[in-house]
Amino acid sequence: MGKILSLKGVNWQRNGQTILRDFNWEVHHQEQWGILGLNGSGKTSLLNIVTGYQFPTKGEVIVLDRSFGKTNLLELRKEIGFVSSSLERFDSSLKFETVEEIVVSGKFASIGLYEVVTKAEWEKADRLLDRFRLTYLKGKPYHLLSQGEKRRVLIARSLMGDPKIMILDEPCTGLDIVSREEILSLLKEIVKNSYLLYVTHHIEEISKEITHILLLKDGEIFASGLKKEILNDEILSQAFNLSVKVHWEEDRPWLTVRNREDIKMRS
Ligand SMILES: Nc1ncnc2c1ncn2[C@@H]1O[C@H](COP(=O)(O)OP(=O)(O)OP(=O)(O)O)[C@@H](O)[C@H]1O
Repeated sequence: MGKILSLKGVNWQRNGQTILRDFNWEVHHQEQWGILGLNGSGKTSLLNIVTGYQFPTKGEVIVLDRSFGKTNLLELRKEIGFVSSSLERFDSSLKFETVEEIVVSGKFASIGLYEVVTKAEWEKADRLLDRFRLTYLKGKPYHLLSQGEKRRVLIARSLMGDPKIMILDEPCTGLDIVSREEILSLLKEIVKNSYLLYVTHHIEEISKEITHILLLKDGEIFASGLKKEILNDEILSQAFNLSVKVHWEEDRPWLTVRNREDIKMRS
């Protein structure tokens, strides 16, 4: 396979406002990307373009070697796993589904289970539960799980279809430190078979599996490249309009704010 992902000259406008401006970005083999940027910088809009839910006003999008406009997006989407905390809006309709039913439903891209499941599919769901240390939850109704458990189940679910690209959109939002670390520990498993796009506001979630960073600011790519070259004091301070310092510990970045006066100026 050639390109995992390629955006050339991509612009996206809505109601006369340019939301994404001149995006040029390529994802190659062996690369796992973290996507960072302040609220409103364009992260969700970018994911909507990449998954074909929005069409760029201008420019070219290629995903998994397939050019948008010339490919069947429904087929392509089967190769993209997507987990976002917003998926939890389905919670209220999932009163009775068990954990394993939720996981196996990932095969059919449905949230409930409406199709006949083969023995091989149940076995695969079991293997995923095992890989993500969720077997202890088998038989339990999904709606009774903790937020952290739900996220892990949704990630396992999205791997039922063996996606080539896995998008995690702020998967740790609202989780405590233990649940967050549990989610991060799954990345090692995910990158074995999928290319990861990991969206977050929190630098410390950029774990060692992530090799590259795309940093957005005001609807533009502010910086992109190798993680160690992008995550430094100067680039992040400029991107956030806030004086920050990056500390590396155990090959993982952490951020402190240097000048609280900057925060006062912003509020
Ligand atoms: N469908 C739309 N119509 C009009 N404006 C939109 C639309 N979608 C997004 N926007 C605007 O585009 C900008 C970027 O929004 P987007 O949701 O992509 O940012 P984000 O980086 O994901 O933000 P957050 O971190 O808060 O989720 C915002 O100003 C938003 O109001």
